Amino acid sequence: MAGREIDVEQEYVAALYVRLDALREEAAERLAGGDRETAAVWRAEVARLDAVEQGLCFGRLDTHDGRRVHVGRLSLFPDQGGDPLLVDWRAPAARAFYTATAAAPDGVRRRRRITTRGRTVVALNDELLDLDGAGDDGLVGEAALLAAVTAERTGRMHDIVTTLQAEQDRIVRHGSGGVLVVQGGPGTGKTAVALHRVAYLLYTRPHLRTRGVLVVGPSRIFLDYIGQVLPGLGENSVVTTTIADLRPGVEVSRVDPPEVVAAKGGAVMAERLAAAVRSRVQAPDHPVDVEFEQQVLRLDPSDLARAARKARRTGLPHNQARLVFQREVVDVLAQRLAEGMEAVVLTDTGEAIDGGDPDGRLGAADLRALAAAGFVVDQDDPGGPRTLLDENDRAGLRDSLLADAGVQAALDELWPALTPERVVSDLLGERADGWSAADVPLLDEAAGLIGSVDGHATFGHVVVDEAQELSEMAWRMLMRRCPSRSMTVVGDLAQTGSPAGASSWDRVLRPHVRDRWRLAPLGVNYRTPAEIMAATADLLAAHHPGTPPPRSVRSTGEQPWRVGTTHADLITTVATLAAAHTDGQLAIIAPTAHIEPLATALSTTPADLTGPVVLLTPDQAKGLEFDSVLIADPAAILDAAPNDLYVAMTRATQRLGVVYPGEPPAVLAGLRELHPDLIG
Ligand SMILES: Nc1ncnc2c1ncn2[C@@H]1O[C@H](COP(=O)(O)OP(=O)(O)OP(=O)(O)O)[C@@H](O)[C@H]1O
Repeated sequence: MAGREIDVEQEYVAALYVRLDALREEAAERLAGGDRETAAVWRAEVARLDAVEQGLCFGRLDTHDGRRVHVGRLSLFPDQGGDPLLVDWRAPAARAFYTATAAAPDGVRRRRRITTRGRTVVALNDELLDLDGAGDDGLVGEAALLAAVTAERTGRMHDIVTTLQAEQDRIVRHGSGGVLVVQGGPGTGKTAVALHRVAYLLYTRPHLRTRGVLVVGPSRIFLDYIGQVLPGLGENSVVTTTIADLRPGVEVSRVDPPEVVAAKGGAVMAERLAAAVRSRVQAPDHPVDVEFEQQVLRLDPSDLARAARKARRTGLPHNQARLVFQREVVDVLAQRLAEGMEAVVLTDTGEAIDGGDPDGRLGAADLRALAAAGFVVDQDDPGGPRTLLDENDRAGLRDSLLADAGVQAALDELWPALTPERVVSDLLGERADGWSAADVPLLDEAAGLIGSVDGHATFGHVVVDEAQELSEMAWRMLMRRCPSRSMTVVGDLAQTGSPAGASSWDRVLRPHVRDRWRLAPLGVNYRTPAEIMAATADLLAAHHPGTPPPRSVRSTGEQPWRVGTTHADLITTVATLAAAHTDGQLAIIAPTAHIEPLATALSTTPADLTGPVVLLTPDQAKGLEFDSVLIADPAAILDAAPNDLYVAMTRATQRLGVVYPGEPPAVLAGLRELHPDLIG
């Protein structure tokens, strides 16, 4: 590339930074000088402008009609207005940067990739679409792509805005209505695509900023791993969480065995919880006596049944319907009380007033007694006072009844106020010495049934990553948070590890959206080299016959290997291999039982992504990637969940080794065997 071209581009890029700095200064001034109301807006603007500092401009399109469009992380306009100096990658004018090929150039003559370090242009890479040919594999900007996918990993995911591929771009820009399911094998960019889609939707549908976007990931480690991507794309307003953390105030401190996870995850639990809540309402077949101010008021079964029916008919959740039930019962009690009062007011000769003469009129003594008891009787009423209490009196009575501890206790007995915790622990019959992750959707379901609104924020769009892991109960929990059912669901059914996870997208989604979901497949693996994917072929064929593995975008020439050891020597063998490792970040993926001894042997903290050697269970490794991966005891992983071994094997961008005690699992027999003597 001619040096002069770089100089021209450098000049242009420098001017973009001048404009960016001016905008930043202005935003900072407004933030400093503004009132509290506008402060949040300007603070967000400062953050947005700061986020685009690295790689502000990364591309240029030259069109056949002589236009030049610089593409970058946001749009910049000249001070005085006019054509944009820089077009946001999400804007329609930038789209051809991702989709134009020699076969379908879309008016583009040249696509230029601009690589910058800090504010300096360090390289240009041009594709002439009328000359180059797009390559048989349809990859866009192959050189830049390969440089990106072979780069050493840092333990944090980065955005792929400069090298997003056409099949990925289509998903990023897909309309937001309904549920979009992105199904693809390991390393096909599902996570990356989902996050870029969030940025795209927030850009094109600003109302989502107020309605909110929720991103659900499989673990806190994973959320940490992807945590920089959206801020790097200028989006700071997205809520990220795991299913276990989605209900505030619930601390997960227990791990359930697999069969319990499976049982708790089934949709039948929703019915059981609903039945449990319903059963808390008593329907006695005998009269219930309620004491109020030393009087006994009787409630007949039919009174109670009628009140319960009325309350249920409202369709309100348990705790709200309870208020309706109470009102109905208190009405009955007030009636009884009024009847009682009419019967117990005494005349001044000590006789009880019982409603007066047969013709319904009260005598003078009766009227005096009533006045003394506080009842105002209209003596001019020709019909006489058939009802002694007016509406105000009755309302007063109802209030006194409701405020009475004895009455409340009786009402609570009949229709108790419930908490989600109480409902779930009663149903599970477990001592509540802590909750497991599988309990969280149950608590949330119970909260919905009883109408407890704590922690029930809703969102305009929900993204679910590693969505194959979600149980039916977890889906119900998510759907409650997404009334619009606008969702991006990304996952791989061949990677399902949870015993309560999905084996069919249709089965998990249909109950909630019927056929309002679309499948968007991804088929190219950008992470795992061909050699490693070939090593997973037997495993994939054994457990998912007919599922094609994703096509690797590159090969490294490095064959995965296996090495045998004994159970007694497993930990030291792994530690020795780890110590000898020098190429980039190494992940050791081992079953839970080996984590502690390995952490001691390697002097490392489990699940810490920042070190050169990262120690993880297969579950924790979900969604992550490393330069090298060493799997310890694959048979144990396979035993627990065959898909977990597939997940573990597909985490490496460069090298894979397997250490097995005893015999190697049959599905790994084809791996090149490393002689134990080769180990230090
Ligand atoms: N277009 C692209 N340009 C550069 N890198 C890419 C591209 N697409 C994907 N990658 C890289 O490939 C790797 C895998 O992507 P990602 O983690 O999104 O895959 P995934 O489908 O979610 O994988 P898994 O199912 O195994 O978790 C990441 O490092 C990502 O940055």
